[in-house]
Amino acid sequence: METNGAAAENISVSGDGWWPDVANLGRALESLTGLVSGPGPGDTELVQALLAVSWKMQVRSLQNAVETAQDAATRVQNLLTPVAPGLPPGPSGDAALAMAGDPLRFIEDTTRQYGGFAGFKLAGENVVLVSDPKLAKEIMIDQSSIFIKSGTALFPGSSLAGNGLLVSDGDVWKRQRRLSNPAFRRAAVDTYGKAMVDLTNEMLDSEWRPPANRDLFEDFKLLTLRIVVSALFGNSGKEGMEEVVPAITAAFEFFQRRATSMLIVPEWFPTPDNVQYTLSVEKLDRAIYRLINDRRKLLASASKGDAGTEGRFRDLLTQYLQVRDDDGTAMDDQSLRDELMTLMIAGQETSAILLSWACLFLAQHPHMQERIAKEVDDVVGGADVSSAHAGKLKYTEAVVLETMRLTPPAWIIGRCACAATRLGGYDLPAKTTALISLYNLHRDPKHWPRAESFDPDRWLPGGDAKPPKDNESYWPYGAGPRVCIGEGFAMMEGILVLATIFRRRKLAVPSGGRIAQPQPVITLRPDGPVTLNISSR
Ligand code: HEM
Repeated sequence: METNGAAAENISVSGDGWWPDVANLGRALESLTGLVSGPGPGDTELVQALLAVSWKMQVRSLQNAVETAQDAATRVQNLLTPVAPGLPPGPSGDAALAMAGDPLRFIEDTTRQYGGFAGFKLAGENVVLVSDPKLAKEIMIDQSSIFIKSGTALFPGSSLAGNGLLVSDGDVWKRQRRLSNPAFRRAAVDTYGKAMVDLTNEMLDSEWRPPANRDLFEDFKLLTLRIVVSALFGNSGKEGMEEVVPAITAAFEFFQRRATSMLIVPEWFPTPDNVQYTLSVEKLDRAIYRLINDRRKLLASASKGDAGTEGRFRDLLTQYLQVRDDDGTAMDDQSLRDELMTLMIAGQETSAILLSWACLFLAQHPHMQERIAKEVDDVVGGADVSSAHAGKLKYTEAVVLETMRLTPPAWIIGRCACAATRLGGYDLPAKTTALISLYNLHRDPKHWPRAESFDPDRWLPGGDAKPPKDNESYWPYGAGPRVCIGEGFAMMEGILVLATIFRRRKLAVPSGGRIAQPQPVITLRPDGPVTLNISSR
């Protein structure tokens, strides 16, 4: 029979997320059962009972039970958890409960008290919290072969993303990255600019027809999904959009519920939610495999002499189908599927969050909206906004950069040391997790004058921020070999979408409206609707 600790551990690792509130629940239950009932009932029964209870009761009531045990559990853990040798100084005890309660506050308090390199236990794991720019760089670049993704599993839902770029490591990752890079070169990204502008204009002419009050986060989730689907599949994506968009939206919603829920039921367990999710993924898989097969046939007929067919497709799918490894092998269907799915996931939510925060900042600073509109007039004149203009829309770009400084969509980057290593003067044991807090780094007054102010001008010539490429306190897209492959795509999208919006619309916070605050789950998303009033320019 397992120990109570192992049973609780089962709960905490049975989902494939890393997020500490899940682990927190396992730990708290462990402490709770240990405190309340000593050795207690058989552990298998304990796990079954907890799972059964969790479906029937609201998760919230379970959370209440955990919170009741919180103080006692923390006290006991503080006494029992040894400080790991080799870690820099940091909060004592296990930080799981504090981290689950209010992660931003915990990391801010920890950094304030212990500086840019702090060590602690998190759900039993050794963790270092890093917001020192040099150490962040060392982890992401100089020691990138030691600090890997495996073990941190930043992304829940491997069944959706498979073994795609975002989560793979080692040779699998190396090959996929090599094969993916060409599709994200500048020239390739330029070809997606038209869809970015056209789809934004479609939104402005329909849901955003003034006067209207809209939840921008919801609208941007759909817009960025349509943009990435169009970049991946071109026109056939448009045809398949009806099938792909609702299925992936359902899968995303599932993960959203998971990321904000206290208890993760394993995906294989047939809860109504899990069944619905599985059906969505199956539907999505069918649609993606059909798009792959159809395109393969078309490309084959092109190579047999149907001149012109090949040239019609300039989307990511075609690039992936045509790319060959050094030994001449192409991507197999499973890798292709995983990569396409990964790009849909990685490219959608982060961009939707960026656009939502940018519009919220701008709604609070109307004169900045005017500056964007004027810049677009000056640069674009009467023409359509296009990728050719993106590099010249410097103020709009500064708004994007400043938004990602204050509210980085990827607010924390996780790595796990695959071997013992030396960092910042400490000998970290193998399996230490490093959490690089971009949120802290980007707001540190040591590196940023007026750190808490939204001030795009700091990025313009004469401003006090170094350009992003030379700025070691600014890593919204990460750095080193695992740097975001979609950085160019995301910058182009952010600039073109904002330029298209503010050329035609004004945004304002409705009177008495609530301003959404950052909610740190896997990404730094708004904690509620981003409702803004839309009027004509
Ligand atoms: C504002 C938008 C975006 C932000 C802030 C962002 C941020 C990031 C960050 C910080 C990483 C590195 C994670 C780590 O080191 O653990 C990353 C990786 C990645 N991003 Fe993005 N991203 C954005 C948009 C996109 C888009 C549009 C795509 C694709 C269309 C994309 C695809 C990826 C992929 C595939 C990876 C994994 C790369 C690898 O490990 O080789 N991202 N992103």
